[in-house]
Amino acid sequence: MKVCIVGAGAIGGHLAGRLAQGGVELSVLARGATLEAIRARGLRVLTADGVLEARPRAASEAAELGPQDAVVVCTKVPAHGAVARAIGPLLGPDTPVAFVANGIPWWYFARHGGPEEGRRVPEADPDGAVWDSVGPDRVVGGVIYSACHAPEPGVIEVTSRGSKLILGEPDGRRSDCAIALASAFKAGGLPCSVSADIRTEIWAKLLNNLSNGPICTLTRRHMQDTFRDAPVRAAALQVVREGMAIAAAYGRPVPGTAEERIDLSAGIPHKPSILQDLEAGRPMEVDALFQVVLRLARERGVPAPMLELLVTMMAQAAEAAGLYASRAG
Ligand SMILES: NC(=O)C1=CN([C@@H]2O[C@H](COP(=O)(O)OP(=O)(O)OC[C@H]3O[C@@H](n4cnc5c(N)ncnc54)[C@H](OP(=O)(O)O)[C@@H]3O)[C@@H](O)[C@H]2O)C=CC1
Ligand SMILES: CC(C)(CO)C(=O)C(=O)O
Repeated sequence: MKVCIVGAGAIGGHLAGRLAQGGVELSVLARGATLEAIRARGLRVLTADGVLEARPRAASEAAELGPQDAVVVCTKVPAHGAVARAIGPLLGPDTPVAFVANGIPWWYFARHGGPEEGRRVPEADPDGAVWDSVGPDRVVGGVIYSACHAPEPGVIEVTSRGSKLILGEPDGRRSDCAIALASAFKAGGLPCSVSADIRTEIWAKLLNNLSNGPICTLTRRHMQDTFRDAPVRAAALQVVREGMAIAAAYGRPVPGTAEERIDLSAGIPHKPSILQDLEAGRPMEVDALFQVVLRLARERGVPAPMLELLVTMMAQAAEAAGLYASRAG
């Protein structure tokens, strides 16, 4: 199976390491220092179970890599438009494109049925470039549980134990291509399932981001330290409950308790990726992960006062740093 990972940062690097371990014919579309590092030294993924080494083919231009059996996009959401415009040469007539990202994805209302079918998500795809270039027909959703960072280009450290990836077709079908891709990840030691309800999985994971992203961006500390203080934990619990009410209002009640969600974060000494972006001076995913949820809440009349306060403060921090993605361009 020929698979190309697009964006070999924290998550893309980890997933590339898994696919290489599982024996796929792997290539990566990368750029800058990451591309140079992979070409020179390959990828190194440091996990609790050992080090994964990979020597994928690496290129900055999709035309150098050619059509693939599957493409897995692992950039931050604000980069999806540029990626969508660049990956045409990777796509054969039936190549699926998995988008592994946090947040409400650009395709959320596609292949969905009902009166909202085909609604766009402007926070994730402001100019419609992803919808127009990739299109919802070949998309596979991806939800990743794995706390990662890249201490240097080409090197990825995984700080969580028990990473897992959930794939899912927007229409809930267990397609051959999603199953084949899941098998490739499993062969590399990453638990990976194909969900018949990827939207509930998206909301479930988003509850973690909603509660740890804004708060850790404000504390500037990793999740384990941040959630040690009872008032912080109480605020985070309220955010999860508000997020659960919003998900339920969109027909996707998330099972489990708010406490379980916070415990998932509180056990990991990891700085959420949005805080990593603030510290590294990279555009922050404020709109695609957070503002979109507030808009959806307003549309259904679901109160979310704690989420609104925390997201507003985080947006101010992003703006003050010149890293508010949609306004930074
Ligand atoms: N990090 C984590 O622990 C987790 C992150 N996520 C989510 O996963 C997604 C990816 O996050 P993460 O891996 O942290 O992000 P990173 O910033 O670590 O990696 C993104 C990579 O994509 C590259 N990239 C951006 N644009 C392009 C392009 N046009 N062509 C080629 N490469 C490109 C970046 O290169 P450059 O460095 O040059 O910008 C970078 O190497 C996000 O949606 C995030 O919210 C989900 C779970 C956990
Ligand atoms: C913190 C974590 C691992 C889970 O919410 C995450 O998704 C991120 O860093 O973006």
